[in-house]
Amino acid sequence: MAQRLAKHWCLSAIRSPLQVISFPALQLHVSGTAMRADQKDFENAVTRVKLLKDPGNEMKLKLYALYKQATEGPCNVPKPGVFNLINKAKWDAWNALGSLPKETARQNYVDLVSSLSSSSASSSQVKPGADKEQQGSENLVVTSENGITKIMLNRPTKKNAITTQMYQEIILALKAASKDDSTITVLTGNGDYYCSGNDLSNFTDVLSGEIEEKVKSIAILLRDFVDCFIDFPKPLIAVVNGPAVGISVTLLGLFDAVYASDRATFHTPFSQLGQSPEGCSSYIFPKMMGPAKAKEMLIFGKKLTAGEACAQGLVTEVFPDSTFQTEVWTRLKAYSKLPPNAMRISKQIIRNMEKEKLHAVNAEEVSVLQERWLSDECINAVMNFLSKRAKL
Ligand SMILES: CCCCCC/C=C/C(=O)SCCNC(=O)CCNC(=O)[C@H](O)C(C)(C)COP(=O)(O)OP(=O)(O)OC[C@H]1O[C@@H](n2cnc3c(N)ncnc32)[C@H](O)[C@@H]1OP(=O)(O)O
Repeated sequence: MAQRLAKHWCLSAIRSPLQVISFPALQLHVSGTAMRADQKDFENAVTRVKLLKDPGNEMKLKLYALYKQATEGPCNVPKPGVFNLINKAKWDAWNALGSLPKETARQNYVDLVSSLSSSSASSSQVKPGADKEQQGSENLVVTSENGITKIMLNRPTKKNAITTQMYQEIILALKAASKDDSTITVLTGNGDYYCSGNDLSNFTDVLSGEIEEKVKSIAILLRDFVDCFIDFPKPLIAVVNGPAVGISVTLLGLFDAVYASDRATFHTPFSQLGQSPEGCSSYIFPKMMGPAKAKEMLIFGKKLTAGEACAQGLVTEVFPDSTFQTEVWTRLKAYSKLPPNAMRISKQIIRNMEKEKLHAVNAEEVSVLQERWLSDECINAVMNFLSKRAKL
């Protein structure tokens, strides 16, 4: 568990004195409605910064100083002693901002995080208009060829469980795909699983302290993630190469076509995990399959075969596993040659009728989940999985 925690630079193990620079909590107390938009941008930036790769000590100090200036104003604490290297470096950085107004510091912080996010994205994401394979990050491979952008979950040894870093990368990949030259976008998995859902070790931070802040940052990430699927403007197709669990199932209701291998299963064990549905499934599933079948999945965690999921309207078509890849990609290549604007507009007409509702459902589901994640039921289920690697 310690190793997993160390992956995030904001919590990284101490290797040199400056590496213990950590970032202040998400405890922001700006009042007044006029400041709301800025405040939200700032809060989002504070969340996003925790998901970035280590930007180096110099940049961490800049971020630290801007954060302190934005939340507390000019440096107002005594200078640490000369041997207190870390705190002195932090104090120097904050003090150097002089009387910079809080609002300017807040804006500079947001701009700096944006520039760091886009530079880390540009090193791992497909470039708009690319017409050949591009390397994504280790766990998410993004390629664009012949009018199809393929986003592949690539963590087969962990059944493609989605880490917080991967949520962030998928958001960036979808944003890039919405602007690139491709006609359609595909999400799929590498290995025997499509995806085992949320990586349950995403919650180790929650178990390790600073609970409320961690839960809040996970909630913002989840909401942004699902919003991206709601707003995605081009045809989005899921190529479900194997079993799907949790969020990878609920999101399917937001895709335009779902092709599944007959090896695939569809499982949403939310109650078993002390959690509740997300991905707009609490709204889409009952509409799609009727309340009785939706509740069997979302409340009781009934696992569906690919055939059953197809009968319920969650899957568009099922293919024998032996011919799955060939048949599906032949079909997708044909679809990618259809007039792109016509496809976008048709999708828009269908989605626009529900878009506002879907965003509201997403917000509500995330707010309920935020409470669930703090419940004993959820904490015990996650601890149980992480300690015993219990199977559901
Ligand atoms: C921004 C955050 C938003 C949160 C949104 C809310 C999302 C909710 C969900 O998605 S809920 C669903 C969560 N997923 C699960 O509960 C699945 C848990 N995994 C399992 O039950 C099983 O691993 C399995 C049925 C998927 C596969 O079983 P099996 O074929 O026997 O393989 P292993 O169990 O040996 O798995 C291999 C390896 O992968 C690790 N792993 C699999 N799934 C996850 C996961 N979801 N999170 C973390 N790790 C996972 C597993 O522990 C093994 O690791 P190891 O080899 O032991 O190191």
